[in-house]
Amino acid sequence: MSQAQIERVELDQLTCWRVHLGDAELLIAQQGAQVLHYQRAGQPPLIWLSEQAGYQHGQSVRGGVPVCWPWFGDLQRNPAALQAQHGNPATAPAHGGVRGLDWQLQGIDNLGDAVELLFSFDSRQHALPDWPHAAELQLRIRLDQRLQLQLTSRNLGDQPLALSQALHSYFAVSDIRQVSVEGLDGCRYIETLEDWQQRTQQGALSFAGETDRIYLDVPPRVTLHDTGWQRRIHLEAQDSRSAVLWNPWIDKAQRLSHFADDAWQRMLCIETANVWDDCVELAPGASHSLTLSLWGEPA
Ligand SMILES: O=P(O)(O)OC[C@H]1O[C@H](O)[C@H](O)[C@@H](O)[C@@H]1O
Repeated sequence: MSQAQIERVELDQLTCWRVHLGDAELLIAQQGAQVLHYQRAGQPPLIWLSEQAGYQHGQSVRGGVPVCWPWFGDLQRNPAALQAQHGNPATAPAHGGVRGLDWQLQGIDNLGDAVELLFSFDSRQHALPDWPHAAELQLRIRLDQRLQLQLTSRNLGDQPLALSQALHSYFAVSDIRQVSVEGLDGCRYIETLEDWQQRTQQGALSFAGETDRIYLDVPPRVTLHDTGWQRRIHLEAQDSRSAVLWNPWIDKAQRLSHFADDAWQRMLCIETANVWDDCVELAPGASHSLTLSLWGEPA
């Protein structure tokens, strides 16, 4: 395989990196270290990017793989230890804020049959409002036959640090009504749309309405089976035992920013996470890495 080709491109206000390696194309925004696009020749995209996406400073791009950190979702739904670290949980932005901030590009390693990009965010250099803690976050993005994302948090303070987080992947699907998610059978889940009740998944998960669930005790491999495109996308995770499954369906789609009214049909979020009773607690000096590897195959 020839070496990767890497070019810097500007999309409206955002600096991005476009990578070609073999039959793969990857696009990453430096803001938020957000993967925006991932596709292999001859296949539909694996990752969905909204056709109405905006590329503006301070705003997460709709689609791709936003990084949610140092908390996931509404801080007030997070464990007390996370809320206690924040000066004003009621005003805390959803998903923690680093998705809309500029990260540093630490380096690009062109390894021949693989390419790696390393991005970092340091809260000592870029303080998060009402979150007075010293921590470093890195996202290592490796492209080879698969796409691998490794999110590493390091506690640089002198007190324990509690975190929740997710790689909020938006997958591209032929039609949400023609897909199912395998690997969740028997898992506990929190049904956030029914008073956050705890339930148990029976069989594969398919979709017939708005879905917003936190799955727990998730096994290392989960598979998105798309009968419309005759494709399986495998997600293999390390050091994550929770996942958020989300599709807004018809009504919520109309309230979302940068999201076409009918786009719910073409996407599904499977968010590889550390949330709920799977949050991370870091002793001073300690670090934690969540790793997600994904690839498609004909099905
Ligand atoms: O609109 P955003 O802040 O990007 O959040 C998008 C979605 O993220 C997660 O999947 C949550 O579980 C959803 O409740 C939320 O609507």
